[in-house]
Amino acid sequence: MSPEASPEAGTAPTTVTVTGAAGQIGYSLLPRIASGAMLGADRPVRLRLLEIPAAVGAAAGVAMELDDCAFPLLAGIDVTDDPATAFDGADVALLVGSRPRGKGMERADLLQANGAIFTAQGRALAENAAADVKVLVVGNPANTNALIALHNAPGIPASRFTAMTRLDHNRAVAQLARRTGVPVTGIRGITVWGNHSATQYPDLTAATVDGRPATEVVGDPAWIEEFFIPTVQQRGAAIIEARGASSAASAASAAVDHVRDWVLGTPEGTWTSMAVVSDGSYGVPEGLVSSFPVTCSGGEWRIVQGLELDAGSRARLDVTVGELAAERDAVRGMGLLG
Ligand SMILES: NC(=O)C1=CN([C@@H]2O[C@H](COP(=O)(O)OP(=O)(O)OC[C@H]3O[C@@H](n4cnc5c(N)ncnc54)[C@H](O)[C@@H]3O)[C@@H](O)[C@H]2O)C=CC1
Ligand SMILES: O=C([O-])CC(=O)C(=O)O
Repeated sequence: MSPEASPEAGTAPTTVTVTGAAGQIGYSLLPRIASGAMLGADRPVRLRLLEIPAAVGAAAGVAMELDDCAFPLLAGIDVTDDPATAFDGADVALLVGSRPRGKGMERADLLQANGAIFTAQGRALAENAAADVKVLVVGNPANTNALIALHNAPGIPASRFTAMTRLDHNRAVAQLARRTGVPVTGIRGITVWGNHSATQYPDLTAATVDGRPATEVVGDPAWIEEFFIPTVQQRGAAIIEARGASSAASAASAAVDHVRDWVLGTPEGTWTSMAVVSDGSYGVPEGLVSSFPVTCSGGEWRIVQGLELDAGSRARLDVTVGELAAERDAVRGMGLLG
């Protein structure tokens, strides 16, 4: 399928900053962005790649390969280890680079190590990015890294910071399509709620399969409870087990989907899942970066209102939101929320 044309086609290049550009996701993501898959087939792109000093050489190698693709839409590439340079004029920032959990590292150590990265990047975004920058945090723990970045980016509205649960959403769509034997285009109304972690709640309550309620088409509540939900929750771990490395091509594809929908709009008659700053909807405490059902138009996202949450869904949502609140309290205790 060829990418859609952007409504603002033919204007100045959009500046897209990608951090962690020499990593696995970066390698799958950058050619997709440069080909027009993310922002539209007529939208020129200027790429700014940020890496740590030890990986700048590898990022420069990726830039050489992007040159060698001769992408018609690629207006230029800069490679740097300086966040101020990387975020200069950024219209879209994909924060992929983060510190992986090392041997013997506790969750608190991981939050602390990533806190240092995302406080600095939040500040650099505030000082250098375009006024209406759109930020997608992919690097884990994605929701809490986004929370840290937005708290350290004075002047940028919190609504401009999002975290990625689109991979979880796409995994849920694919599982339901496979079970029901319809193409993925026949699946609508899935929501992933909460944290991008094993506590997330992939919710089929409002989903439809070719216009019919998914729960009726599936006709087997045990499949949903005992197979669908844990499979989606544990899919990241299953990929690591099978591949010996974490999801990269599918994560890159989800990042492209997330930004494309945010910039160009979600399709009519459905929604997607994005982790955004809560306004208190569905009882999620205000200020947490939680995944919700979201529609986008005109470059703005909106949380879908009025969905029913039965007791089972409420309990699952409370668990994942409780984890987000605990992560927030931990990073607040470390002084990372400004
Ligand atoms: N939200 C989601 O759905 C998903 C998130 N992830 C997360 O995405 C992140 C990246 O994954 P991979 O590309 O596979 O990892 P990777 O380890 O292959 O690459 C990460 C890159 O980030 C760079 N980096 C580290 N600190 C940096 C900094 N301060 N500034 C710029 N670059 C920095 C590293 O040098 C490395 O090249 C991981 O945190 C992973 O857990 C992965 C899959 C899905
Ligand atoms: O589980 C991981 O480390 C990578 C990840 O976020 C995912 O695949 O969803």
